[in-house]
Amino acid sequence: MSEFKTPNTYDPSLSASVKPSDLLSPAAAAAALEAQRRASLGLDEAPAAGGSDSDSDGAFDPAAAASLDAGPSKYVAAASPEEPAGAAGESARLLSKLSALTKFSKVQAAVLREAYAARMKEKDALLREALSLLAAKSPPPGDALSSLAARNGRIAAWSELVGGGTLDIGGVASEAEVAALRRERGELKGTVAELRSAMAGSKNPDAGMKMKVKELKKDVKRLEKENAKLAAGKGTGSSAGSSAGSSAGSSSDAALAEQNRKLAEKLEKMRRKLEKAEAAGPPPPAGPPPPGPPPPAAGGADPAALEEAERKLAAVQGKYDKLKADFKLSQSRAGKNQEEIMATLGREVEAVEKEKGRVEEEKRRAEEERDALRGKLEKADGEAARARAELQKAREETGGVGRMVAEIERKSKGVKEELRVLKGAMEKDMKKEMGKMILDLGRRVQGGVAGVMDGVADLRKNYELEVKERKRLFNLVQELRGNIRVFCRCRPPSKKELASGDESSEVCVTFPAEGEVTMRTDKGKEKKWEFDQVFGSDSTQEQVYKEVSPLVTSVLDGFNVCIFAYGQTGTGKTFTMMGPAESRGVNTRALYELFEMSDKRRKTIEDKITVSVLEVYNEQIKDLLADDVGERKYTVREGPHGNYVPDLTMVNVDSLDEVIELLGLADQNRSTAKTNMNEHSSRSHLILSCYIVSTNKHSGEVSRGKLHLIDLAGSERVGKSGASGQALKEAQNINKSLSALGDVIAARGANSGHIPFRNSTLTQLLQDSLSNQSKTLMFVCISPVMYNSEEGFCSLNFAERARKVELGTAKKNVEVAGKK
Ligand SMILES: Nc1ncnc2c1ncn2[C@@H]1O[C@H](COP(=O)(O)OP(=O)(O)OP(=O)(O)O)[C@@H](O)[C@H]1O
Repeated sequence: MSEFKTPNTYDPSLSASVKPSDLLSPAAAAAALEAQRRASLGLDEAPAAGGSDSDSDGAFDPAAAASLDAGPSKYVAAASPEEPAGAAGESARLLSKLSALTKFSKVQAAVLREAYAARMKEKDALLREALSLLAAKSPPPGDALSSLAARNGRIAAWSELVGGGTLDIGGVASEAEVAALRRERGELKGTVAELRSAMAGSKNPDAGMKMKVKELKKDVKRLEKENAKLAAGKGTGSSAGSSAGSSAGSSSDAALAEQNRKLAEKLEKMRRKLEKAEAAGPPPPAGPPPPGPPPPAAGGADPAALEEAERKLAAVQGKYDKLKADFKLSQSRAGKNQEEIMATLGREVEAVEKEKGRVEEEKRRAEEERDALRGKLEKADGEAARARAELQKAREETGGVGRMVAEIERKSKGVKEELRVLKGAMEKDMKKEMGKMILDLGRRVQGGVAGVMDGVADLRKNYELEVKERKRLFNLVQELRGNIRVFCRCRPPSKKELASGDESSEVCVTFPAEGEVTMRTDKGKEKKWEFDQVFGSDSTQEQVYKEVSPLVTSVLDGFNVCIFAYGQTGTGKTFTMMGPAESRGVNTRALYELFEMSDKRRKTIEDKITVSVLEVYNEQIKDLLADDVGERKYTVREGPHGNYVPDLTMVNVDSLDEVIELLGLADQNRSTAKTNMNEHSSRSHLILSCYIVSTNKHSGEVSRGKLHLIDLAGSERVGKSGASGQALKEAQNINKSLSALGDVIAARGANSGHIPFRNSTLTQLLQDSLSNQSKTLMFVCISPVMYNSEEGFCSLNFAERARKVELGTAKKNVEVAGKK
């Protein structure tokens, strides 16, 4: 007999000591694994190892699989509520889970190792049995055959499980592996069939053995079906397991558990069958061999069959080796998966740690903020408490103040009411008293005012009387002295001057007091003059004539009166003497008054009034009422009644209208020329003379009065007027006559023995008026503006000198009819 050698991996010493009852069934292994896992997670107590008989039907338990399938997240979700919340709790849970999984993996590996070792032992035992049978070349007894079949069934179950991917933790099992196992199983079947055939050939099987063989056949068929099912499921389950296994360790755990469970069930089933077969005892003693083919050669089985069995054994050994290698690979992949799970979990732990750190930092900040807020809150509480206290205090005070205010208001109301009553009473009394007082005061005031008014009236009356008296006395003195009276009149600024805005058109004349006038020049020279009358720019023709009137009316008493206007061109001489038609001057008013007075005394005195109008132009006399004006030459002669102009036209007039008519005629005949100073300026002296012979009808007294109204030519400076040629000659003659007038006045003022009347026609004509038998009034006319101030100064100085001339007391020219 050749020595039968097992493959290298086979160790008979190992499997010799192993009994089938020592084997840890897959169900027991799975149960133990689950129990350890649950215990490590603290879920519940581990179930009893090996499970119950009810599990032996091989049905799949979804609840058991789901409990493992849930994966790590389920463990987290199932964490105890006492576990710390938040990131710390999460971290703790993950660490706990990791630890549990680590433990579970170790347990799982240990269980698998045990199961694997048990399976190897069983396989060794089976092989030893098969070898001994083959070596004996005798048909095994019926129970041995049953045991062999049972063991073969267990191997087949293991093969199915392995081929179905039970150990395919990392998704390594494939269709090829399944096919290989299937082949192995088929081969084993072949071996069994051969053995059965050998046994049938050498012995006559009894009916019990036949039945067991039949049952084994049934088992084999059923297992084949299951195997086919698993093989079919493997195709899909493998790929699904591959993706699931690579993505998550939880699905691998569940599959492993499920496969373990199934394996355990099948192992258990096979074990029971084997035990049953063993308990049935050895087959009955063999009878006479049945007729049939000759039995094998004496001393053992057919060598060919032995050879065949050895070949099959080698094949099985090969399958065994491959299965072992696959198992190692599965273990390795399971370890790799475990590493991946660990790495993933490590990363998760790291991330969770980071998150934990961040959350802790946030928590720290939050706590700081919370502390700060708490501090603020406490502070605010303190402030609120203080505020409440203050408020309370304020309320109390306010209450006190409020009461005080209310009291004050109440008292105030009372006082107000009292005041109102008092005020009403007072007002009533005051009204009464005031009424009385006002009445009394009114009466007193009225009396006072009346008294004052009376006083004022008296004063004014007295003043006026005083003024009149003073004037009368002054006039009396003047008359006695025979002084030339001087009235000053200032014209208003012309429209042109007003519009100029020029400094030269500035008004330079003032009237500080009655009879006073001041003037200043553009060189800063200023002087005040005093005259008998001063008429300002706003004076009227009436006001002026009113002062002249007494002088005029004296003519009717037989006095010689001479009124002449002197002044620069354009200062208002003609305006004052003649005046425009709407505002008659002295001439017209004087004649009007003379006619009026004459008319009034007509019953007693018969007045004969004649007028003449002449002009002195270039020292020549022109009779302005003559028919041949300018053709005749007139001279001044001395007559019994003073100087006169022979052949001068004398016109008797009875009314003012006749006089006005004559003046119109004279005006037409008057020589005029335009100058730069005044385009209407008269270039000659105009003399309107009025002769009045008054005869008293009762007494026969005859008086001869003579009135000369003279509008002198302008006294402008030649250079300033810009005159030349004829105008220059006019100016020179005008100046000559005025100079002569000045000389006469100066001589009279100086009481000179010689009065130069003959120096000019003008002075010759005025000799009567400038002698002691005449009353003489001089109007000095001035311009108000600065431009004419130099001429104004000259005129005013000239008038000032004239005013000092004492002509002596005027005498009436009176004679009684028939007497001289
Ligand atoms: N008191 C016054 N009120 C209003 N206008 C006046 C007055 N005096 C003079 N005028 C006006 O001034 C202008 C010059 O006056 P007026 O002709 O009388 O001057 P004059 O001295 O006579 O001049 P001349 O020497 O050239 O004859 C006139 O237009 C006149 O109407």
